[in-house]
Amino acid sequence: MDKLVIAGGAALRGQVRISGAKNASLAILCASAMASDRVLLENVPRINDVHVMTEILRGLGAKVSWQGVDSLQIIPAGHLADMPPYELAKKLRASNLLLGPLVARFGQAEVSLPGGCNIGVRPMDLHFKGLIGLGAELSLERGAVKACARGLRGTRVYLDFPSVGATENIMMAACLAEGQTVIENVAKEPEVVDLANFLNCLGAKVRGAGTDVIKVEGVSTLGGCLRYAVIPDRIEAGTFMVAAAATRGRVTLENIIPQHLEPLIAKLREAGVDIQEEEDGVQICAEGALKPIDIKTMPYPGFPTDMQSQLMALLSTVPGTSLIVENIFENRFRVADELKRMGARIKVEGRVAVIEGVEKLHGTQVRATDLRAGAALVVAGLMAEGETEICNTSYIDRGYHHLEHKLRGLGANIWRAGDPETAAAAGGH
Ligand SMILES: CC(=O)N[C@H]1[C@@H](OP(=O)(O)OP(=O)(O)OC[C@H]2O[C@@H](n3ccc(=O)[nH]c3=O)[C@H](O)[C@@H]2O)O[C@H](CO)[C@@H](O)[C@@H]1O
Ligand SMILES: C=C(OP(=O)(O)O)C(=O)O
Repeated sequence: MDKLVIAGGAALRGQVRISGAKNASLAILCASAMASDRVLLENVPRINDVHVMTEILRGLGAKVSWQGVDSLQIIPAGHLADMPPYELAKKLRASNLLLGPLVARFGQAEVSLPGGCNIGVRPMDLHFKGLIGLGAELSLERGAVKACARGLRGTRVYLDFPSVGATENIMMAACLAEGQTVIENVAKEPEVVDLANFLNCLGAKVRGAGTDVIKVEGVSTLGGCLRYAVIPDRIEAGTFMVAAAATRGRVTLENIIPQHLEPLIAKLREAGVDIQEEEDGVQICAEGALKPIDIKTMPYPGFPTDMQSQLMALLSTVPGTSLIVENIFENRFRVADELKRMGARIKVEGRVAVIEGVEKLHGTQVRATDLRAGAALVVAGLMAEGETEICNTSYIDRGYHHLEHKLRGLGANIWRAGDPETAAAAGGH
């Protein structure tokens, strides 16, 4: 059932609850490998990436169990039972975030060079620079990074680019290093701040997360955490906002932090979408005509690369010329070819895409080439005339919990091919 089918044309209406953030949950799960006592995480999304990460943690020797709908208990192992196997590590990018925690806590780590979505080259040189600075010895053997250290020591690291993963890996390792570590030009994404808050809940001393400089005072051990709630997923929320705008609908999102969505909210308002912010929700209304806009992806608080493809789908039916510049991942325009199969007029040249809005997209068979490309095709399918069949949906399942159920709750006609129950519920074949 690796196929989603959408009968397009229904305007989305109603309320939807947003799940916990994929990228915060994955980093926090890696950090829990450094805890020495029980950890209880709340608001964790039951998505495939989280399932893979919990399998990896079990392989390392931890006991991991779901407690209710979205709470996850982790009882960490006192010693390292095994290294993350390639078969699991290759399934998700965030497995590389175990390198720092494992070498800091156990003095050794071996992590396969990660897989995940094919959205760019994605080197790890900045992660390595930081870990070497902390005193780890690294070597590359048969597609895996090996790290060993006899005690890490605080250091000063300057990141040439504010990489989310490098900031997280170095920040985690520094928690158990001797003395102070100063990391400059760090990523300021909300998920980095969430990870720092979780580390502090374990007893770490991290300051400055959310600014350009993070300072970590090393401690000798990290304890457990009685209860920590992961932040809401700003990219899932953004995807629903764009889907609401694309279908010219009216939707209320619950369980979000509007401040994390400011770059997207600003751009959607510029396009003519009416957005009302509340304390932990937003209302989106896009019943009028929309205007073309220009977008440049940037590190937070710039426009997120993880929302770029969904915006491209939306803009493909907005009259006039829109421009997108992708500054983070060079392969994130592959979705343009799929959107063109649906009738979109998009010209890609290097890191720039020029979109001429067409009146309508037409449903056809398309293929998700990565997670957010898959989400973009769902947005396109929702507004297209006729039926859209999206294959390779395992990409979508990496990062969206119950996407089709949530969309059906808003009135969309979407179902899994070959699943009679959901097809009937959606009024499909
Ligand atoms: C699991 C997770 O949290 N994934 C997110 C994380 O990915 P990830 O942490 O992989 O993204 P980074 O912020 O590290 O990458 C940003 C840019 O830095 C470059 N780079 C990165 C590391 C390095 O050592 N050297 C280097 O050159 C990358 O090639 C890329 O061009 O942040 C991205 C940027 O917001 C998001 O799209 C991903 O959803
Ligand atoms: C690129 C993404 O994820 P990952 O870094 O896990 O591949 C994403 O969430 O859009």
